[in-house]
Amino acid sequence: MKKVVKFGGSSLASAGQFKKVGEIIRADKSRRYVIPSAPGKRSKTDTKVTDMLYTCYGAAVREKNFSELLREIKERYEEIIEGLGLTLSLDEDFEVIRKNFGAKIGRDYAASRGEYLNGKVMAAYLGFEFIDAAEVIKFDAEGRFDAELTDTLLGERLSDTEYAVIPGFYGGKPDGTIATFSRGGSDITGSLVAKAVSADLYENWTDVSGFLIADPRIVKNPKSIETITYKELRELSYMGATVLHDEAIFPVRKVGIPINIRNTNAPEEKGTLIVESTCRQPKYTITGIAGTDGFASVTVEKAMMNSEVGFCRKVLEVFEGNDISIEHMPSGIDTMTIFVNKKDFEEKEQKIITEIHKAVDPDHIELEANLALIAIVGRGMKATRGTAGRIFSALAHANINVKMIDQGSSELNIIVGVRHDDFKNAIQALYEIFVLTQL
Ligand SMILES: Nc1ncnc2c1ncn2[C@@H]1O[C@H](COP(=O)(O)OP(=O)(O)O)[C@@H](O)[C@H]1O
Ligand SMILES: N[C@@H](CC(=O)OP(=O)(O)O)C(=O)O
Repeated sequence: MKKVVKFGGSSLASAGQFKKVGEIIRADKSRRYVIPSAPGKRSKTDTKVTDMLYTCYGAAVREKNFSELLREIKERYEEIIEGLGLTLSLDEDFEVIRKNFGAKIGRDYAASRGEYLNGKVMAAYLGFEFIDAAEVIKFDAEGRFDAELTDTLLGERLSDTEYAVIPGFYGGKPDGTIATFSRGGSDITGSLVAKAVSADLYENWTDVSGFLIADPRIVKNPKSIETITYKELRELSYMGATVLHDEAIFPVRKVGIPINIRNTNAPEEKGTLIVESTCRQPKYTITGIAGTDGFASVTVEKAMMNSEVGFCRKVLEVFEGNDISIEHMPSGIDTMTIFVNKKDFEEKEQKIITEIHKAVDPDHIELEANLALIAIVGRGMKATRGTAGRIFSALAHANINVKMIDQGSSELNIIVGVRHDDFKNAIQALYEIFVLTQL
């Protein structure tokens, strides 16, 4: 039995948290490969070490004095080392970091030091071998992740290493410089290691008892999900359920390794098991609800649009030509609506409108900003009638205007668009109808 265990920043924010992690790892000999994140927040108002590093490096780039900021980061680690009673010194590492920041060697390098240093502390604490992720997680010269090379290198390096710590979030480029995944990317490292060593299980330890039906920052004490499929999880993570990075699913999914989301602060709980497929029906019609804010919509209207061959393609080409990716595209008889990320769209807005006019000569174009999309996801929806009706009724009762509704062809999800101001109330209302009252 071989398990890969990833611990998020919240699980490693202090010496006290490290001790809980140590107990978890020592309780099961098959927990052989450990992927730590950088220390996270110790309290709601605290700052993650990764964010401290970005700020510190920002000062270095602006030629400001960054010694004080770097000292604060060093103190975070020293507090942990002292609390664990280790004799480890990071003086030399911090000297190298100070020099490299002064030489402005890169923002990714800066951010990666959070995981690098935490990996060293973790290896010393557990007595495991430390493997620098730069040696085994590989990016190409343009900074694109190289899956094949990584899989080979990880497989080779770990084949004769029984117990190791491999820091998450970053890897190396061919010229020896560092690249990182996007934020939350330690989840991806864990998944890559699990695939490379053909693990039996990938445990992802965080500060919640598994994947919850809704975001706990919006819904009070949401129930947790026992079993969820990769497909459902992908929909929920993509739509903003941040427990697991949405790209972390692919490597393990390919080879059918289940992921278990567990709570470092409540290790006795079973958490959520993420599997390829399951006969277990979810307790409720829906498996989960997730949403993201910050969308804009572009509605293009033209009479008889449906009979105009190539209409949609021409509109979409305008977005493609402006390098804007499309999130959703519900359509009517004489209208099509394109949902885009507001931030990306804003600066190119007028250019895109002019180009759509040129491309298809519409009767009217309407823009709407400050929209949120909410995904209601569940494998159980296929076998249940009236789900869309219940969604409408819940939102109508909560006085929320539905701007858009889009049912995925797999019948796995329904996406609704609402105004930014209604976002949280909508999630609450959906949770109530599907989970609390089950009306
Ligand atoms: N559906 C959900 N279920 C559980 N947690 C969620 C959900 N949606 C959002 N979250 C948030 O995700 C957090 C865990 O992810 P993250 O902050 O990346 O943890 P870590 O530091 O352990 O990697 C939780 O504390 C919770 O606030
Ligand atoms: N430390 C990085 C990578 C990461 O995965 O962190 P966490 O596991 O705390 O989400 C970040 O803050 O983005």
